[in-house]
Amino acid sequence: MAEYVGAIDQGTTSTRFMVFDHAGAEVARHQLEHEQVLPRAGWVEHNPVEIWERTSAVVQTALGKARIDAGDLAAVGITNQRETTFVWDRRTGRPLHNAIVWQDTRTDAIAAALDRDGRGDTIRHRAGLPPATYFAGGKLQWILEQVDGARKAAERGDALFGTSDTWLLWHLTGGPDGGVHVTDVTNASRTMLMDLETLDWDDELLGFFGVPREMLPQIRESSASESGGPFGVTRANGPFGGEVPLTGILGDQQAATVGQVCFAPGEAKNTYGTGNFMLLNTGTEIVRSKAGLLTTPAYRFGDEHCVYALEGSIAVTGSAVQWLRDQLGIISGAAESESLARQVDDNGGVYFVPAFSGLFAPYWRSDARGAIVGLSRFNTNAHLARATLEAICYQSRDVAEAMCQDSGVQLEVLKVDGGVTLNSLCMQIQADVLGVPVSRPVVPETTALGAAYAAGLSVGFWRDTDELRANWAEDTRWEPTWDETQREEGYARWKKAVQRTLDWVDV
Ligand SMILES: Nc1ncnc2c1ncn2[C@@H]1O[C@H](COP(=O)(O)OP(=O)(O)O)[C@@H](O)[C@H]1O
Ligand SMILES: O=P(O)(O)OC[C@H](O)CO
Repeated sequence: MAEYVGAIDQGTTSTRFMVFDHAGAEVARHQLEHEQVLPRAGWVEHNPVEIWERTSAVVQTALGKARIDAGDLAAVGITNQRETTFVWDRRTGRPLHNAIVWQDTRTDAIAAALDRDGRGDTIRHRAGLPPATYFAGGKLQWILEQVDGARKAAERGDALFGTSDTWLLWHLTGGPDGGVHVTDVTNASRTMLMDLETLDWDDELLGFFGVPREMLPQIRESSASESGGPFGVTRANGPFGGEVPLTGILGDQQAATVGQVCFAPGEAKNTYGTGNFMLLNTGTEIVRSKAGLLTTPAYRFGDEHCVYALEGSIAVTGSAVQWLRDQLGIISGAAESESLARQVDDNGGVYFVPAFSGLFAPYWRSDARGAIVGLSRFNTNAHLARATLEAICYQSRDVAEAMCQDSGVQLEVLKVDGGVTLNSLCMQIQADVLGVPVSRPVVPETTALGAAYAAGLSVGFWRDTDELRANWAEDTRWEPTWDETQREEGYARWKKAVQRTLDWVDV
């Protein structure tokens, strides 16, 4: 009997493979970064071949570290950066273009046009997304229009589209030699091409972007159903060196929601990485946001009804800390943001709104740009470091307020994960700014764990979600310390600072 489940986590900056046991504890991992290709201001690309090669390498190395082989794995799941758009030739496996990353803003004009001629409201209602450069549909349209021969190849069914889950699963199951072309509902929902109710590609939405259906993957559940069988089986001559059923696929933020066992309506998690992504489980009900959030599938396990979530996506949080390090050079490592910010008791009147690529949720303003306001001669690097951590927390409060408006849910506790949660001061500020406790689990790798859970549930490695719940345990909790006046005065100032960033760029 196989004792482990594996998970590939293909993220924005790196790819890792992790092995978990039945208790959800980590057995082994290996991780490799890949190049961020930045050909022009606002453009962000990844090399698909590099991502496939790095994935193969991390799988082989992690299996070696754990001294296990394919036969020890009951199943494998894939979780991935969402929206990042891959197009390749099914006959050769050759990419038609570099992958266009979720942060890339080259499709500004495509996104703006959608709202000028009324298509935007149809997308909002049917796909649950506000038209924005963030999502895959516009990126795919750009490739079809700009890459020689792409549209003809797509119409012939020779050019395939996918997010990185689909690209990797296709390779793992044989590539040009019979590779399986599938994705799951959570990834498909990030394209502006999927109908949230039917959970299928929608012809009218495909027409908006001129996308031929022939190039699209089959949309499957997130945890393979018994009737449908595994999404595919790893080929024996691939990185696993044997046949393992691939039975879980989840976009990374949905995977973290599963890894944090947010299975009941009203439960939420916030992941703090390059950006922040807060998801609130709304059960089987589709809640259409009036407050600037996304409506998205959270997961669909087997033949069960799809469970939905409201999502607040924030583009710049941990990457603002990287900016302090790489562009300003005021810290030498991300962790130093905490010691520097601790040199002062408060922000000294400084507010930093890191709207580097406009503002995502709940504002969706591509005309915004970053601003540091409230400066006086008194201020130092330490105030700026503190303001950066506060910005992470205030952006999350904006999203939490929108969630309350849309769902009526008042958070009782916020479950957190991701790189920034290593910053204890930032988590304390988060509890203060929200006025609710913040809780971090023992296993911080909730994204990979969620994908492992989806894969393991499918093959009976875990019986049900109750068994998964029992694996979750709190590591650290931060309790609010600010009084109501301090909290609301700080937040009012933040809202004022946000206003200063708007209407800066002529889109
Ligand atoms: N101690 C820290 N304080 C503040 N930010 C941190 C700290 N450690 C890491 N980070 C930030 O966390 C981010 C990386 O987190 P991670 O969860 O690995 O993100 P991703 O999955 O988006 O690559 C980076 O943007 C980094 O700046
Ligand atoms: O790879 P991450 O963790 O930066 O997550 C990226 C998100 O999926 C973008 O929507």
